[in-house]
Amino acid sequence: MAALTASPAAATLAGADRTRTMASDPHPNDTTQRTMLSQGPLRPARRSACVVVIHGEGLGRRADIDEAPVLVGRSQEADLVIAHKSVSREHCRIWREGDGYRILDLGATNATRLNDRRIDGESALADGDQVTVGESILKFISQDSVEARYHEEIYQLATHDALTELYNRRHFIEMADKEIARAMRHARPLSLCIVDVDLFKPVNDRYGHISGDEVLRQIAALLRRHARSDDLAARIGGEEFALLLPECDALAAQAFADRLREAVAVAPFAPGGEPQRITISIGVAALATGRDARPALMAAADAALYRAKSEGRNRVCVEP
Ligand SMILES: Nc1nc2c(ncn2[C@@H]2O[C@H](COP(=O)(O)OP(=O)(O)OP(=O)(O)O)[C@@H](O)[C@H]2O)c(=O)[nH]1
Repeated sequence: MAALTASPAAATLAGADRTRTMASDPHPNDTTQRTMLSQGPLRPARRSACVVVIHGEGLGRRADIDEAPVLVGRSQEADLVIAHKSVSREHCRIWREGDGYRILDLGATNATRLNDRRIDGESALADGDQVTVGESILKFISQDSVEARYHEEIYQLATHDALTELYNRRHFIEMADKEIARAMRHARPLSLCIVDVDLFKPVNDRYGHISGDEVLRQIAALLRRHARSDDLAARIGGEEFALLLPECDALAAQAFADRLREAVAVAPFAPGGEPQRITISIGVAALATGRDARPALMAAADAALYRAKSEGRNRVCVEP
């Protein structure tokens, strides 16, 4: 639903408090209930400059240009990854300098082009400039604007699951590939948890899909509450979630998963208004020799999840 725009005179309250009597009412004897306009859904914070892929591989992907320079390239370690053969591993760099922004071609095989002209080394960037990187085109947006918000909303839609607002599977896979590459390069620990709701079909069958959806939303909220800011939480299937935990070895991941399992087991679910115990099973796997890429890591966590299910559910199993 579109957010309501409050007039300057209308006070605003959080969404849950739409109707209440004003505490600082200038007419204390007036008992009229006044409707307070909510701020509507949370808006993304004001953005700094960013580059958005507007054509070709990586369409919709965005990188903000804050303090750190942004590396654009095919490498999984780039800040804006464009996984296409026409793009060099390290293609170009964009950064803020004083009040302006600059771009540098990093000797890419297909030289970076700015508004269809080859960049001669380094160049200044202006709002709306188009940067051609291999066969993809990026747009530079220098400030908060309607267009920047449009791209932000498109990006949210493309990367998040509508039901739970966690990352969706596609985005999780992209981010996980990057995180795993980084962890391997720096020899850092990293673990993956795959979470599956136990006996969810009977919940749907008994209370209906809408109540089932509410249960999924509640579980997603618990995942979010337990995850650290660096963790990646996603809904990767109907009643399946994934959590990627950087800087976390198998032992720490197991402890984390067990806390999450317990939190779900004691949470007050009430599908169809009827109190119901819901549990989850979790498979955990850590990066290891021979398990150094995302498909192998996911397969290992899946195998552990399968064991957790077959050993009776509501448990955490770790793949050795
Ligand atoms: N409400 C709702 N249900 C979903 C959604 N996606 C998948 N499901 C349901 O999730 C259920 C998964 O059931 P199963 O795969 O048989 O597994 P289960 O009953 O959870 O049993 P175990 O996994 O073996 O513990 C099915 O009933 C699906 O219809 C969704 O988005 N919303």
